[in-house]
Order: sequence, then C-alpha cells, then structure tokens
Amino acid sequence: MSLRGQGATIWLTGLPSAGKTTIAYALAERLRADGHRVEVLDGDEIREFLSAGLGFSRADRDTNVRRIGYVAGLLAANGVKALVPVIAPYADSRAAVRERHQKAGTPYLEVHVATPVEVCSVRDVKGLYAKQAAGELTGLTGVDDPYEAPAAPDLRIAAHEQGVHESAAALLALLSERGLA
Ligand SMILES: Nc1ncnc2c1ncn2[C@@H]1O[C@H](COP(=O)(O)OS(=O)(=O)O)[C@@H](OP(=O)(O)O)[C@H]1O
Ligand SMILES: Nc1ncnc2c1ncn2[C@@H]1O[C@H](COP(=O)(O)OP(=O)(O)O)[C@@H](O)[C@H]1O
Repeated sequence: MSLRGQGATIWLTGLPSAGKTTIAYALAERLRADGHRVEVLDGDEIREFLSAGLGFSRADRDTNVRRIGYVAGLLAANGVKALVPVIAPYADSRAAVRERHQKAGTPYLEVHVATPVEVCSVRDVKGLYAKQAAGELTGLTGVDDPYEAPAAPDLRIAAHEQGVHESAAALLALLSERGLA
C-alpha cells in the first residue's frame, strides 16, 4: 500500500487553548497537499452531533473519548489520516483507544500538545479560563478538573516555544519516521 493510502489516527491531547485544533488543521493542509485523505474530528463539532447531550463529568468525557476513538479507528482502517484535537484528559480512556487500534492493527499516534496552563489561560480562545476565574464555570480541565499528561506520548510539542508550522512539520516528520507519510 502507498504511504498516502495508509490510514492512521493521530490524537492531539492537551489543555483547552493549547493549540490542538490549530496544529491539527495545519497538519491536515500539508497532508492534503501531499495527496493524503484526511479528516479532522473536531471536539466541538463532535459534541454538537455524535456526542450531543454529553457534559464534562469524568463519565461523559470518557464516553466522548471512546466514541471519537471508535470513529477515528474506522476512518483510519479505511485509508484516512484521522486527526483528533480532543482534550482526552484521562490516561485510561486514552489507553483504551490506543488498545482498540492496536488490536485492529491500525496505526495510532498520541501527541501531547504541552502548552502550560499559564499560556493557555492567556490565549483563552473561548473565554473559559476567564469564566472559571470569575466563578461562572467549574470543572475546567487543567484548572479545577484533572488533566493527566501523557507519560510517554509518541511526540510532545512545546506549542508555546515554537510556531504552528514548526509543530506541523514535527508531526509530518514523525509520520514519515513511522512510515505513514
Ligand atoms: N469544563 C470544561 N473543561 C474542558 N473543556 C471545556 C469545558 N467546558 C467547555 N469546554 C470546551 O469543550 C471543548 C471540547 O472538549 P473535548 O471534547 O475536547 O473534551 S473531553 O476530551 O471530552 O474532555 C473544549 O475545546 P478545546 O478548547 O478546543 O480543547 C473546550 O473549549
Ligand atoms: N505556537 C502556537 N501553536 C498553536 N497555536 C498557537 C500558537 N501560538 C498562538 N496560538 C494560538 O492559540 C490558539 C489555540 O487555540 P486552539 O487551536 O483552538 O486550541 P485548542 O484546540 O487546544 O483548544 C489559537 O488562537 C492559535 O492561533
């Protein structure tokens, strides 16, 4: 099979405003330009459709992550690069997704977008950190809700120390190293 036809799930985990979505779309653009089939499973869109009605309790986040992992696995098994910019705060939910992929023989890469909370809270794309600080929201990942950082991701990106294009290039290099691009 050609590298372009080889599917894979690339999961970008990290705090809100870490840069997961921005980096995923930058990578998607580069992969598409190279002729790969790509889907970005955007967390917000998934929560509007596939995971409508789920909240941010541990159980709901777990359900959300498993559902997304299932869909990404289907896409990846059919030649698509499935890019998943979703927080996935719990190590055991992420491990379950990885295990499902491994059992199916589908390539899976975990990427930690490791922007520190101090930087994320300044970026605050959706105003969530400000709302939490104002007491209008509780259970914000990385602030008053857990984020279990991956102990051994396939790649850790310091998205506060390098630009978006550099991060996308590092991801492309990883895919190439693994025989996926
Ligand atoms: N309480 C709380 N904690 C964390 N995130 C919150 C919360 N409330 C809303 N949001 C926004 O929901 C976006 C999607 O979350 P995810 O589906 O990626 O989260 S999870 O994996 O199910 O935990 C997530 O998107 P990103 O900012 O793109 O990460 C948040 O902006
Ligand atoms: N080096 C960088 N890498 C990624 N995003 C960055 C970087 N520097 C600034 N940003 C900005 O930070 C924000 C990250 O938002 P987003 O990608 O939606 O994060 P997430 O999906 O992790 O919540 C965007 O507005 C993006 O333009």
